[in-house]
Amino acid sequence: MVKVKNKGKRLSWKPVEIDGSLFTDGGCEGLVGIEELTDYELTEENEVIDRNSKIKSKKVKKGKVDKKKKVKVEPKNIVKGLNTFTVTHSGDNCEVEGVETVCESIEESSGTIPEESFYPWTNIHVPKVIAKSLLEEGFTEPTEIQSNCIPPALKGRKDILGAAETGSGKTLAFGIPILYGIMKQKEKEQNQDENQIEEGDEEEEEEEEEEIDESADGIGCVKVMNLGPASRNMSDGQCRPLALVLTPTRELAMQINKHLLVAARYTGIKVAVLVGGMSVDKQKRLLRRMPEIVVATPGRLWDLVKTGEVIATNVRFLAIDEADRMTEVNHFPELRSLLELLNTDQASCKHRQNFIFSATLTMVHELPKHVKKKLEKQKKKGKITTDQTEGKLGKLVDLVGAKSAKVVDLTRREAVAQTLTETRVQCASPEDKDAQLYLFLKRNPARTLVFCNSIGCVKRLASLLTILDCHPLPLHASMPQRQRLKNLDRFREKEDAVLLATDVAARGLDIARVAHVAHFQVPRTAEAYVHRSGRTARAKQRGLTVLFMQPQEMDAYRKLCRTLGRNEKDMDDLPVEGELLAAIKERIRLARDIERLEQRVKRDQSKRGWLERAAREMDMLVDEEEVVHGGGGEGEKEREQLIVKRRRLSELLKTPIRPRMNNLRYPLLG
Ligand SMILES: Nc1ncnc2c1ncn2[C@@H]1O[C@H](COP(=O)(O)OP(=O)(O)OP(=O)(O)O)[C@@H](O)[C@H]1O
Repeated sequence: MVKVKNKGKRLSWKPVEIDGSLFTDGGCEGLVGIEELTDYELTEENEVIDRNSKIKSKKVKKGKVDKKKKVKVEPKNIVKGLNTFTVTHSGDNCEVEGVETVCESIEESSGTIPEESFYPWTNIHVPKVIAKSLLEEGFTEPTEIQSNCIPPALKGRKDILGAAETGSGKTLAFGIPILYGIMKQKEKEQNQDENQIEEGDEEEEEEEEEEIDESADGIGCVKVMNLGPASRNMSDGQCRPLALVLTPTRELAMQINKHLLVAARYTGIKVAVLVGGMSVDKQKRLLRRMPEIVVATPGRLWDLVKTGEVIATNVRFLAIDEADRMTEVNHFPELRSLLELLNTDQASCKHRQNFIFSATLTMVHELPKHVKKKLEKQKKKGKITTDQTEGKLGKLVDLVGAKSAKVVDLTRREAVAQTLTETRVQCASPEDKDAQLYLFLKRNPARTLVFCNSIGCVKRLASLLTILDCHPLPLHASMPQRQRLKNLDRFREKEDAVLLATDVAARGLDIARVAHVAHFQVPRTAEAYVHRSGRTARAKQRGLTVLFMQPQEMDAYRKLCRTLGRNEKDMDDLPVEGELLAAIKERIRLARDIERLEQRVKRDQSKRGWLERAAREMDMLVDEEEVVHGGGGEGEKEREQLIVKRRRLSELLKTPIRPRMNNLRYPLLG
């Protein structure tokens, strides 16, 4: 039993830092935070004296103890002098058993980080509770886009349209204002709650000595808090997030979730991620924890909104990352439905703060001549007044319902990151292109992302490079989600891994030390080129892109240059080692043959398997020769060819690719 001795003043509570993962790992359903009593003295074992005593919780009742509800709080790990706690619970009964350590508050614990280190963040109004985790991540100061977006978003509560180069820290440029806004919102609601409680507790205020009910919300100097509308709505089992962050791809949603969790580490704010391809039941369980922030792809979120699992009418903060992609016509119909729903209630629309971000938000496209002429005529007649840039942004603003938005455009004329070196390789034929890519990968072993325009191309190249022992990791939309994530993890783990992807990996993915990005085909849009290239040269690191192009792709290349405002010759040619190229030609020819033969054999096998099954089902006799050897003839010959070619290739692959004189350095790699 814990006794609080007070002297007629208010009890003063402060938040306890809890390991952020506690809220996301399923450890504590419904738990929003823990507070500790700040001003007290331990007079004897388990006895707490509050110096400012005024018991303000309605749940603090004299002599009433519910032995069932115990809360167990134990130190989990010490982070730079900070005690964090695990809280175990079972169902509705949160169990707390004894308080081993009274932890420090954020303010006190900031002692481990020199006070002046906080300045770059606090100077732009970022609260210490967020700045602390940023500093622990090594983020000593805001990036340019963060310095430009955070103050107007925090203090002016402005909607923000943010454009800056890839890898410049846009996620936190909207993530920090969202966390700040939720903290403020919760603070406001807590104050309202306390005022109401205080009004009802006039009588108890006079008491000299109170016992804290263990069953109430914790024990002794610790209380478990259920704050804000999210937790209040637990009873109806529906999640009413305060913030929605929408992204075009599942992997990006997961990454943003991670970034937000880091920044929210000491805030007690919970984040959940909802994406397609993952178990709906698991996501429903996540929602039952009442996260304040939901990061999602539009399709899955819309499904859960339709079934009433997520109520989107209470959304106070909306972020759309990669907004230009998200709002492309016909791309995400669910997003339009969501936005329509969000915007139905004018009042909540007015209270919502919107963030619209992308590296290519303000990119202008060169229009075909006939369209340009038509537009000019219309402009002269006064039928249209906006230019194309305003058109793109204007459409987004209208769609999202952003009002008085502040546009922060830090994109450079070149559109790509300043630390990026761009090169191209002109290939004479498809076979030459395969050879040039293989040679590049072999001669420059480093973490490399190779982009293709189609799933078919990824599949073929994946087979070819596997045959050539390059161990590529494919990633495309028709792969099972589990495999997609596995391949991404493998890519992250291995320093010289090669990821072969479609544009599903082009936007937003933040993987450390990606040294090279290869465009195996000229991308269809300038935006795709910018975002693909942006997987390297992130956060001021250097990086290299190589655009592999054949004569047939010249038109696409010219269009790309026009949109990027460049001359065709602006891009340097990557030096090619002709001697080595000639030396590997046989490998490539063999690998291409093997790939084709393997495809044919596979097709034959599946056709035979189907015939065999059909024959058995119809109780027909099957020719054994037909089944075992595929009818002899062609099939048999192909298999023999395959064996011979594989043997020859494996001989060739044993020889390392080395130039006679190792004098070539790709000059631009630094
Ligand atoms: N203030 C900071 N100081 C140092 N690094 C930071 C800071 N803010 C973010 N970063 C890091 O910079 C990297 C890029 O950030 P982020 O993914 O937000 O970029 P982005 O601008 O959204 O890129 P993209 O346009 O490709 O989506 C991340 O690894 C992130 O952790």
